[in-house]
Amino acid sequence: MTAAPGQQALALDVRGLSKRFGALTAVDNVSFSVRSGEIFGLVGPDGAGKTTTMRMLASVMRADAGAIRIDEVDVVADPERTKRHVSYMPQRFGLYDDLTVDENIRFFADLFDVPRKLWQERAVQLLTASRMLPFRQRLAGQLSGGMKQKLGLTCALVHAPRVLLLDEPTTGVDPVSRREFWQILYSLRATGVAMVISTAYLDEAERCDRLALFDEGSMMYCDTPQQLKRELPGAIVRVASVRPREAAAAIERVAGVRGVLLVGDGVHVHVDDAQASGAPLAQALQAAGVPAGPVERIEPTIEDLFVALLERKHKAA
Ligand SMILES: Nc1ncnc2c1ncn2[C@@H]1O[C@H](COP(=O)(O)OP(=O)(O)OP(=O)(O)O)[C@@H](O)[C@H]1O
Repeated sequence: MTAAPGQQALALDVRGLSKRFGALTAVDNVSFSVRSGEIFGLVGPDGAGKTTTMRMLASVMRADAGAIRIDEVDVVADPERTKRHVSYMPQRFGLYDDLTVDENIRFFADLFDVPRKLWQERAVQLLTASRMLPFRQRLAGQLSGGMKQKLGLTCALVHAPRVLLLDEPTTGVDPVSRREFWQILYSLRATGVAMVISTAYLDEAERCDRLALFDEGSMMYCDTPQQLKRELPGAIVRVASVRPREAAAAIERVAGVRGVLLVGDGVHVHVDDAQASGAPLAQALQAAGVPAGPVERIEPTIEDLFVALLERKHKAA
């Protein structure tokens, strides 16, 4: 799935980006670059600085320090030249509820002087991909949450940007619409669009070509999901249980356990050594009378990794 980012031209280059709000450093000396045809994910806890970074990239907020170049053009010095090539879909995209789907698309096309024939062609293509074609005459205010987001994406794409900035575009969207949304991102990737996407869903983080983990304004790690998983010290084991909270309480103090993450149907346990911890974990669960399946070693998920990396940072602080 992963494109080979090294072979594509640099679309976005960010160096030493910083932003303060009074005493708070919301974004602290962040640097990264994104190539054409690359999906670059921003993940991290609430308040980590993802939206502020995105706003600076979109030129809707001024950076206190740092440089942003899009297609070799300095965004800060020449925002007008880069505006046409960038599209920003904020968390609350400004659709007009009292306009139809088509009228919204037309509004955004007119903002960028896209010729009628061209935007209509693009609209059909994008609405087909998101299965929205039957709803062209529906008022935006009467669309479901997922449909609104897909319309927002269509509007953001109608002027064929080379760089697309998406701030949590699928939050609250149903799984089917999320999958369709990602299919559109993949087809954009194939046409060379560079994308920066922040997401609260770590399954979506796995789909990105590269990921940046933000915490307290800093970019702590940045790499492919596969490479990031190799950063995890120790191993992850999974224990299925219908009472995950009790399972977690029973095992969190077992020797060799670094952390426990609740998942829907049990717990993921971060341990020093998967083999050595099998028996003590099973004994602790049995002693506490918690029904549980066998202890199985699994590949870490991105969520396991981020929880472990953030824990390590906060313990070291
Ligand atoms: N306009 C502002 N004025 C003052 N503080 C702000 C402003 N915008 C953001 N902040 C603060 O900057 C920090 C980073 O916020 P930001 O919205 O960028 O984080 P985030 O990672 O996008 O989190 P979330 O997912 O909750 O939006 C937070 O502590 C936030 O309260």
